[in-house]
Amino acid sequence: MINVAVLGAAGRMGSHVVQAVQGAEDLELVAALDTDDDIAAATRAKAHVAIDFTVPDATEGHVHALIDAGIHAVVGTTGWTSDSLSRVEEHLKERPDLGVLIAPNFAIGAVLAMRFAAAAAPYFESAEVVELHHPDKVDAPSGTAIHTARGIAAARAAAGLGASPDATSHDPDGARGASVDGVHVHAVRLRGMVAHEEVLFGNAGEAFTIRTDSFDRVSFMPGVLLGVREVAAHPGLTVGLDRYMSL
Ligand SMILES: NC(=O)C1=CN([C@@H]2O[C@H](COP(=O)(O)OP(=O)(O)OC[C@H]3O[C@@H](n4cnc5c(N)ncnc54)[C@H](OP(=O)(O)O)[C@@H]3O)[C@@H](O)[C@H]2O)C=CC1
Ligand SMILES: O=C(O)C1=N[C@H](C(=O)O)C[C@H](O)C1
Repeated sequence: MINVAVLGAAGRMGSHVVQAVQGAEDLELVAALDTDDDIAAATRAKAHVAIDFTVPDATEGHVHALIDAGIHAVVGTTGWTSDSLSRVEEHLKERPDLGVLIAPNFAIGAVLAMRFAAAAAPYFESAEVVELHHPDKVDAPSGTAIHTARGIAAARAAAGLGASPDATSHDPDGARGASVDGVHVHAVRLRGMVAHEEVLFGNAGEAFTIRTDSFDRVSFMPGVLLGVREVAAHPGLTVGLDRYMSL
């Protein structure tokens, strides 16, 4: 039996995660914590693994506290930078027995979309990312879109491709979106949406589109449970659920 604590348990994702853990025969929910709770409650409850779906400002602090407490971490919260990831990697050297999984997206379609986008990237002159989310989301662009764009940029660089062609010289209102490692990313916030992404590729005379849609937060739950079951077998820092899958 794996003892599980959920951080952000009252949130949109956290409340689904609580139900998913309660419904899994091999997992025991030992703590459901939210804003005003002390993370030390996870230690007192003898949690083996903690799942974090909180806010970008709090998640790194949670991971460091969990490492200090000897608890494996499965993190879905966004806002991670290369600096914050490096700090976690460094901290984990003190606890080589612990695993931390930080996954920008736990939905199988999104995990595949990120991998397929990186695979397609060397073969197209142009690439852009459009993400669409519910209007209550606090961060933009989405963590998934940032990870997707970075994967595309790395694959393009490895293939010796330069920037996508773009003659724009007048864009006073930022209509071309954010640039993530040189890849343009556009964020839509629309009532009715949950979590969606399109990756657009273009060559002369053709286009290739990868699209993933999470219509319901239940779509993230199999990936979260996979992370909880596997994290102890993957010591160190892992970024992306694909690293736990045979892809
Ligand atoms: N990786 C993935 O597959 C997915 C990732 N996400 C990401 O997960 C995160 C949460 O999303 P979502 O559930 O929609 O957001 P919500 O705002 O619905 O949930 C966040 C919860 O965390 C609580 N919280 C805030 N600060 C703390 C803290 N310091 N300690 C404990 N709890 C805290 C909030 O409480 P309060 O409201 O009182 O502040 C709230 O209950 C976001 O970063 C989002 O991008 C979302 C979906 C899928
Ligand atoms: O806030 C959300 O809802 C989501 N956040 C994650 C992200 O920023 O990529 C994952 C998914 O897109 C849903």
